[in-house]
Amino acid sequence: MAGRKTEEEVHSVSRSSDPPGPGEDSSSQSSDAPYPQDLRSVLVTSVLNLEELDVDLYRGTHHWVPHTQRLFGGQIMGQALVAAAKSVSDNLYAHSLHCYFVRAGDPKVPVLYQVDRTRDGRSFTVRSVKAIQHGQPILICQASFQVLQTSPLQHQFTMPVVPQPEDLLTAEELIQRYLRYKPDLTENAREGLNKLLANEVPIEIKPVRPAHFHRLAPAEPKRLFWARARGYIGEGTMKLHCCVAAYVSDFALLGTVLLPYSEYKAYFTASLDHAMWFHSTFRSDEWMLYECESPWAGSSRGLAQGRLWRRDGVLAATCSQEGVLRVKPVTHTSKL
Ligand SMILES: CC(C)(COP(=O)(O)OP(=O)(O)OC[C@H]1O[C@@H](n2cnc3c(N)ncnc32)[C@H](O)[C@@H]1OP(=O)(O)O)[C@@H](O)C(=O)NCCC(=O)NCCSC(=O)CCC(=O)O
Repeated sequence: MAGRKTEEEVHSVSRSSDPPGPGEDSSSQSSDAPYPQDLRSVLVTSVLNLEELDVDLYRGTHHWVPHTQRLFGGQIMGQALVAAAKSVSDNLYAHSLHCYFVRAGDPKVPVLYQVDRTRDGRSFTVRSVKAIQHGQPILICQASFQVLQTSPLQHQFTMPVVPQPEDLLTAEELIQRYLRYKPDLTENAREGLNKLLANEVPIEIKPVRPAHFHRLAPAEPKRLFWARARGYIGEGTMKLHCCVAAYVSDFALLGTVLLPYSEYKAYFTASLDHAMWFHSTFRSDEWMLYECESPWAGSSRGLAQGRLWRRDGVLAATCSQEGVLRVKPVTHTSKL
């Protein structure tokens, strides 16, 4: 049986010095290897590949559905942005979107996306998209596009200094380690972690401080992780990469609000709204640093803000999201 390790040891063992665990192939490719082109991201082959039903009317299907059995907000936003982008010309680039999640998405039926061509201007073009299920809106979204314009006004914050993705473990690798080095986990916890491993989330994550990411100890409401779409996308178009980034940006952002409260367990969380601004070109199938923080929580709601950084330090996008979070105290049950 593997010896018990401290939290820090479980998370900090470097990849290269670590012997393969049971069922692991020591010759397996590093998870940092670029994806071969035949391993196309399911985000582009399926999730964001909408079916055109009529002019400005599209249908989207689901890939991964969270354990809450409500549709993932990022999927609905990403698909709404795809629908909006289809009605604007190639010389326009998405620069922002503003969404309200007004009803839970039903994973049993597809989502319809109805686009309203709100305005076409010389520089800016606005689209409104309604995502509909059972005849009712589940999301309302405004997306704005701009022609490329240069300006002497140009600044950005500086990217935080963090370990590179090659020196960190993926969320799955961390869970496998946790299962191996924590033989005293309750059956419930073990089952929960195995379910997480079985998830087919089309996003790859590398937490910078895993103990904080997984809420193993109370921490200030800030977290950093590297993220990229799973699978190959390639150069594609900036519109496509923005849609993928909209999908990715909803992942683990709201959970930042809960980081100081390890004595509470959330029994209901859902994003209420999400805004996003795109600042520069990027590849969503390449590692980007997601810097998340929550400046405020109250009234069963929490605000979370995120910055997506390109590896070379360029600020790619900024997000803001408010969510409803209902919690109850954690009760410590017997391990027997
Ligand atoms: C946020 C809500 C739920 C609106 O809440 P409302 O309270 O107005 O709606 P409702 O239908 O009346 O209630 C919904 C559920 O909350 C309960 N409820 C309502 N008020 C309550 C209160 N004060 N205390 C305790 N429970 C309460 C209701 O009984 C009901 O439970 P029962 O259902 O048991 O009857 C809705 O707008 C919504 O679902 N929007 C969609 C949110 C969403 O799907 N976002 C994207 C996915 S979230 C996501 O992707 C985030 C990713 C991540 O987590 O990282």
